[in-house]
Amino acid sequence: MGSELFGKVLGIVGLGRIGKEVASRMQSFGMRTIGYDPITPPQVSASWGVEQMPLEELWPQCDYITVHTPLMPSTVGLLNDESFAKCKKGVKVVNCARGGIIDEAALLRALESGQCGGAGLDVFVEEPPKDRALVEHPNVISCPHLGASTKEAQARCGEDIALQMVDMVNGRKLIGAVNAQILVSTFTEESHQLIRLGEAVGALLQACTTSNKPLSSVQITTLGDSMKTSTSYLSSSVLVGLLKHDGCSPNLINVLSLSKEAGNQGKPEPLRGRRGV
Ligand SMILES: NC(=O)C1=CN([C@@H]2O[C@H](COP(=O)(O)OP(=O)(O)OC[C@H]3O[C@@H](n4cnc5c(N)ncnc54)[C@H](O)[C@@H]3O)[C@@H](O)[C@H]2O)C=CC1
Ligand SMILES: O=C(O)C(=O)COP(=O)(O)O
Repeated sequence: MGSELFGKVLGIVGLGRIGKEVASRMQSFGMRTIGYDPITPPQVSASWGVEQMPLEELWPQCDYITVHTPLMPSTVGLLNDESFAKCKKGVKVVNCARGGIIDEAALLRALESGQCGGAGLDVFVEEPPKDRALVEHPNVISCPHLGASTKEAQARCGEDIALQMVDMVNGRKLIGAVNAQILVSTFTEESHQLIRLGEAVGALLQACTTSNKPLSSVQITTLGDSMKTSTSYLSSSVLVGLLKHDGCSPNLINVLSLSKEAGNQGKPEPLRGRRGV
């Protein structure tokens, strides 16, 4: 015998882009939608029909819980033994966000005890999951991380990437790029020359270093207002020259993280006035 969504309470943890869309879709099944988000203001979510409340108040009210947050220290194990214990017996949970937001061991225990009546999982801590206990549980429906895998979504991704390329070539701000803002300012002939200069300075520094250990700190100082915009790519290009060796081919995008791994603190610092070197 099945049960209806109509009249049931859905708790949405994470009221960003997806949480909002989930709310509007599930409202059309006649669900009451409540939620929690530390950033989305309650009056904003109320305008799309989601009443916000602290998690302590939310857990005991829900027939269904769905999580739509990023995975970060504050969201690891959001649903754990303690929170499952506060839920209605038989609560059903969905994780289509990131493996680990619902603690997998706690979920298995809750499924075994009947505290959790069923789970829908698109994501796992380890993907594909080697531990099959959840996937093979009779009260779990799972899929292999394919929430974004539709023809339409992939076409939109392609379109976004093409638009980003055009923005980059036109020197416009890159929307959505987490590691490549630096590239926007590297499309002029002058910046190309400075990048080559930076790499040469880095290679020279490397050649002058007698120790095998990487330098622990490099300070790049530029002089004059016109150089202010160059500091980000200049410090990266010096690091490229510094870290380039057999087996390591850093570039302007990955070099900062590579240099942090090598223990270096690249420090861009524009200096104005006549004392700069
Ligand atoms: N399974 C899949 O294929 C897909 C999974 N995702 C995942 O879905 C999740 C949500 O994506 P979007 O809605 O696009 O992200 P979003 O950034 O628009 O929304 C995330 C929301 O979570 C909230 N949040 C942060 N910490 C929180 C906490 N401790 N408690 C409650 N809320 C918290 C943020 O304030 C934000 O409003 C992400 O983890 C994303 O990676 C996204 C697309 C496809
Ligand atoms: O966009 C997301 O956050 C996803 O989880 C989708 O992942 P994918 O791009 O399909 O590897």
